[in-house]
Amino acid sequence: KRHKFWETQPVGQFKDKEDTSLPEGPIEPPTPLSEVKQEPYNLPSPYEWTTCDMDSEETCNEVYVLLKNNYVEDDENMFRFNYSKEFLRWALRPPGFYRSWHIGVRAKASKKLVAFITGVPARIRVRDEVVKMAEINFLCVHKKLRSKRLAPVMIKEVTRRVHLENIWQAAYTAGVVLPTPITTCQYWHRSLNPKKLIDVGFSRLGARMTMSRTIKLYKLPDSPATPGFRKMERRDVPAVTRLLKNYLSQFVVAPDFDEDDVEHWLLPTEDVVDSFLVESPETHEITDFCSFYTLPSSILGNQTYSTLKAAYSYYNVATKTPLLQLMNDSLIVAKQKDFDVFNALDVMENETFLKELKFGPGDGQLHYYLYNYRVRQELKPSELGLVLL
Ligand SMILES: CCCCCCCCCCCCCC(=O)CSCCNC(=O)CCNC(=O)[C@H](O)C(C)(C)COP(=O)(O)OP(=O)(O)OC[C@H]1O[C@@H](n2cnc3c(N)ncnc32)[C@H](O)[C@@H]1OP(=O)(O)O
Ligand SMILES: CCOC(=O)c1cnc2ccc(OC)cc2c1SCCC#N
Repeated sequence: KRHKFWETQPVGQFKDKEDTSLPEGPIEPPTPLSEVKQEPYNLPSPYEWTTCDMDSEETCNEVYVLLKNNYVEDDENMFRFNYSKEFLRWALRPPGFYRSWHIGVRAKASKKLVAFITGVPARIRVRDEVVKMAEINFLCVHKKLRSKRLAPVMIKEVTRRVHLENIWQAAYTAGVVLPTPITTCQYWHRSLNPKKLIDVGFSRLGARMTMSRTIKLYKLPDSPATPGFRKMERRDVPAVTRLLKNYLSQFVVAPDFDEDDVEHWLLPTEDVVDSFLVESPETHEITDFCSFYTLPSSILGNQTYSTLKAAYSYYNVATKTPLLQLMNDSLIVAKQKDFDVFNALDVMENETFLKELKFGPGDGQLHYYLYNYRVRQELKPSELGLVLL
């Protein structure tokens, strides 16, 4: 397959896949800032660049509506991600964020927002190197403007603006195969509301299974089992940071979180991110942590339901409580919060609990990529300690 754009980019190329002599690390050196293109890339004449200020209710709503109607759908067009406005504000305003990296394209005549791409700064460790990167996300072109090679222009423009901040690497995921994944992960799904998942056509009644038998199969206790299991609070940030940094150090690729990052990414935010920890009733030591984020999806073409309430496993650390028990408590609180499904990737140590907790494998794959950074050989999902939104 010809990748006319991606073959021009500093990313691992398919032709170099077997060449293990190529060194790990940056593919191209930084450009002197004076040599970075100062002006935006040219768009087709009916369109213009715009910077989307997510603090503006109006602009945030335009972004929300564009994504709600034009962002990622599954292969069977059963679902389309429906990121909420508060989720988008959370995802796009971490410590040190740049408004200039929240890039939109408007039609000059109507001023309608027709495309979007974002970056947020992150410190990502690759083996022993902590690299300042941009996490690229929410690339979206309106359905009516597809296949016009707009995406490469969006990507080059966000790259240019990231370069202007003296950052030369990026991390991103996609459901499509591009040059060249550093690893490929599998989605897994744990039914919490099996009747709804069967009614929408995602799940099917198992052979020799009745609906009531199926509901019983996925039934969960009314409350968590672990003594000392409670919601995370601001006072827990230092302890959770220590726990998480230590835990993530075992993975080949992982975020290098400090307390400010943990406060932003993991402090509970209603309808956005939920996090819990285990505080030992005896010693008051914080020994375990679990979290999931809220990402609803529109259900396409169903008369009864319009929205799927989905929880996505985020970062989990088990040092005293068995991970299996901790994640079962996560499922229990997700069910209490009326989620329909709990999703997880086979990253980190997730594969140790997925089958036992009745997750089923999805048919979608998620490919992870680094821009301008070669990794010696493809990673196993269990070597990855990074969850992108
Ligand atoms: C140092 C800083 C560096 C920062 C930048 C780092 C890199 C960041 C990279 C971005 C990371 C985003 C991560 C992210 O947001 C999470 S992945 C979600 C991407 N968004 C969607 O799937 C939403 C629905 N689809 C669309 O809106 C359009 O189909 C899009 C806009 C996806 C493509 O629009 P289109 O109208 O369908 O297509 P053309 O404009 O005609 O362009 C065709 C070219 O685009 C390549 N393409 C297609 N999908 C892609 C994808 N998901 N990543 C990268 N490239 C993608 C494709 O291979 C081809 O290039 P090739 O000819 O070489 O094969
Ligand atoms: C019921 C299980 O499937 C999903 O939760 C779901 C929901 N919405 C989507 C929207 C776009 C989409 O495009 C790939 C997939 C989904 C999926 S499956 C992959 C995500 C996970 N887990």
